[in-house]
Amino acid sequence: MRIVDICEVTKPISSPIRNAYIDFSKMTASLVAVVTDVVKDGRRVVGYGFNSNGRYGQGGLIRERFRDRILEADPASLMNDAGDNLDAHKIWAAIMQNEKPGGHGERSVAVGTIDMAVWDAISKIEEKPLFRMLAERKGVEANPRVFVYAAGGYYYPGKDNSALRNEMRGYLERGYTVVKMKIGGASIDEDQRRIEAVLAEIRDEAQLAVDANGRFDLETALAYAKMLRQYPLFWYEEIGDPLDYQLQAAMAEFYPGSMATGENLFSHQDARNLIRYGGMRPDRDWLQFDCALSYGLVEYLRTLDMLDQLGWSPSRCIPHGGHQMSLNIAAGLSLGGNESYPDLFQPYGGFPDGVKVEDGHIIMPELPGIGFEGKSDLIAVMRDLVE
Ligand SMILES: O=C([O-])CC(=O)C(=O)O
Ligand SMILES: [Mg+2]
Repeated sequence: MRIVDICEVTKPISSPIRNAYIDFSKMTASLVAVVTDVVKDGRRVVGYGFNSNGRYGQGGLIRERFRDRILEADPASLMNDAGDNLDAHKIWAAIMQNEKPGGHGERSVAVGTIDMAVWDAISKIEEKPLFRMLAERKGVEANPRVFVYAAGGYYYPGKDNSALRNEMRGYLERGYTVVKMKIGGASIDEDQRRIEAVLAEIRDEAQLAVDANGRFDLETALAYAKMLRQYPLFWYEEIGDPLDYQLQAAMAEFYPGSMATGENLFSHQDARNLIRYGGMRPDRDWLQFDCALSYGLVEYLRTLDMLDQLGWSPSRCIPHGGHQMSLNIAAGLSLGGNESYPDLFQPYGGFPDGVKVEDGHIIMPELPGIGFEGKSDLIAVMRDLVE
């Protein structure tokens, strides 16, 4: 059994939306296929992966550096001890040979994308849904019912508060109980009006989370905290620079509600620094590390171990990114839920066809692998790559 090829294509996922930091007019994502020589049901097993929105496609790194490290490794060195499947941890070690520690910029995105495809292939070879395989390996019970929230509320040319309200209404009609909107891309007064418009729309049918995308300095972060704390928000997200742990820690004194951050921390060491120095509170705050941007599930398992050692439950993790990979991790390893972008970044985000959000939760279908084969628009794009 061996990996015979790794293919990458960089695809546009552009849209006219804007958060407080970036617009998505030139956004791209890498789509990766890990092609094996295993045949199941008359079909070659191919694992697929892609990176989450927010970081760009990683074709250069994947094609020039990481692909060859896997293809040039002795195939036996990438197998599990039983010799009946690939081993994601050994493949990860092969990818990361001759890489210095630290500096987790774009490399972690390239590795995370390949790692997603590797886990997809492994769970297809085992003929199990990834979430079932993960739960079994850990010796825990999987829970196929996963909390999901609707992320949107972007700044958009010509979008007024009634369009924002309509957007949020649409999420409620689709079964969501938590919705998220962007802040920090307008004046504080305008953001307050946007927030009040959304709260008037959702009333007690849902809760609202707000996301500043790391925009604020301490002074602005505090001004927003004082404004926001009068509302019953689900969370106040990514307030300051993702690596400014002192700012994050200072916020705990001014903002009694829940805070969330971590989508731009790309290694278990960075995540550990957040826990050590960021003043995050395990009884109410949320961690959004996204394996697709941060060296994949092999690394995310290290992050979960670190959290456990430092007294954090996996149920405080609701990853960024809205992809089925994190849905599987949530269902298999008891995370608190997953992000979802009902109207954005298609066909990559979302759920297999026919999966409906009910009372803010979805039920994972029993599909082998990550479940991409159950999403017809996505698997069509994936199969175009190699099959
Ligand atoms: O707008 C973005 O970059 C995405 C984001 O922060 C999120 O989904 O939380
Ligand atoms: Mg965010």
